[in-house]
Amino acid sequence: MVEHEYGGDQIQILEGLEAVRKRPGMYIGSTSAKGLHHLVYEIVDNSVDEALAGFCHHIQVEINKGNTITVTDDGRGIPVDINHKSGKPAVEVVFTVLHAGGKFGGGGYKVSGGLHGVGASVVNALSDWLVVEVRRDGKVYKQTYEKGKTTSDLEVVGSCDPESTGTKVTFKPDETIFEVTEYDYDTLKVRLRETAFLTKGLKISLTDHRGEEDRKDVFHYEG
Ligand SMILES: Cc1cc(C)cc(-c2cc(NC(=O)[C@H]3COCCO3)[nH]n2)c1
Repeated sequence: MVEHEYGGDQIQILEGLEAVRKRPGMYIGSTSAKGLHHLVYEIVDNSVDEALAGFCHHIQVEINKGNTITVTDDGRGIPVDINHKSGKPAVEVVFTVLHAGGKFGGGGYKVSGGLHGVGASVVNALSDWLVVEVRRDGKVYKQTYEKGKTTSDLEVVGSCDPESTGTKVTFKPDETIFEVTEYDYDTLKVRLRETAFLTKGLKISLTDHRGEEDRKDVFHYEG
C-alpha cells in the first residue's frame, strides 16, 4: 500500500469523527436524555447480534459511579486480527471507522436502535473515553480511545481460560455534548427487558452501582 493511500484512510477516519461530534443529532437523534440512553442501545445491539448468531448467551449492563456504562458479553469476542486494508486490528476498525453503511447500506444513517450494530464508532466519538477488552484465544486484549481517537495500541494485558471469551466495553459520555449525563435506571430497564423479550433465550442483566447498595434486574425469556 502506498503511503499517500494510508494518509487518505486516516483523513477519512478523522473526518468521520469530526462529522459525528459536530452534528451528533444526525447520528443518535438528539443530545438529550434520549440520545444519552441511545448510546447504550447502540453498544448492546452489537452483543445482541452476537447472540442472534448463537454465540452470546448473557449481556451485562452496568451503570457505574460517575455515570459511566459497562457492557459485557460472553460472545466470541470482537476479532483482533489485523485488517489488511487499514493495517489495524479489526476491533480498532469497529470503534474508529464510521461505517458509511449506517443501518441500511448507502451513505444514509438511520437513527434507531436497529440491529446489525454499526454504531460503536459513533458512541466512541461521543465519549470522553472508551475502553474495550476482548477475551479470545486465552488472551485478554485491551485498547483505549478518547473522543473516538485511539490513545493506545491494542495490547495483551493478561491471559484467561481459553473457554472464556467475550467483549467488555466501558465508556463515559462526553459531557460537553450531552445536556443530560445522568443515566435513568428505569429507562434502561424498560428497553433491556424488551430486548430480552425479543431475543428469546438471551439473559440480560442491568446493575446500578451508583447507590449505597447495588440495584439489579435480570431479564431472561424462554421461547
Ligand atoms: C459490547 C460490545 C460492543 C461491540 C462494539 C461489539 C461487541 C461484540 C462483537 C461480537 N462479535 C463479533 O464481532 C463477531 C464477528 O464475527 C467474528 C467473531 O466475532 N461480540 N460482541 C460487543
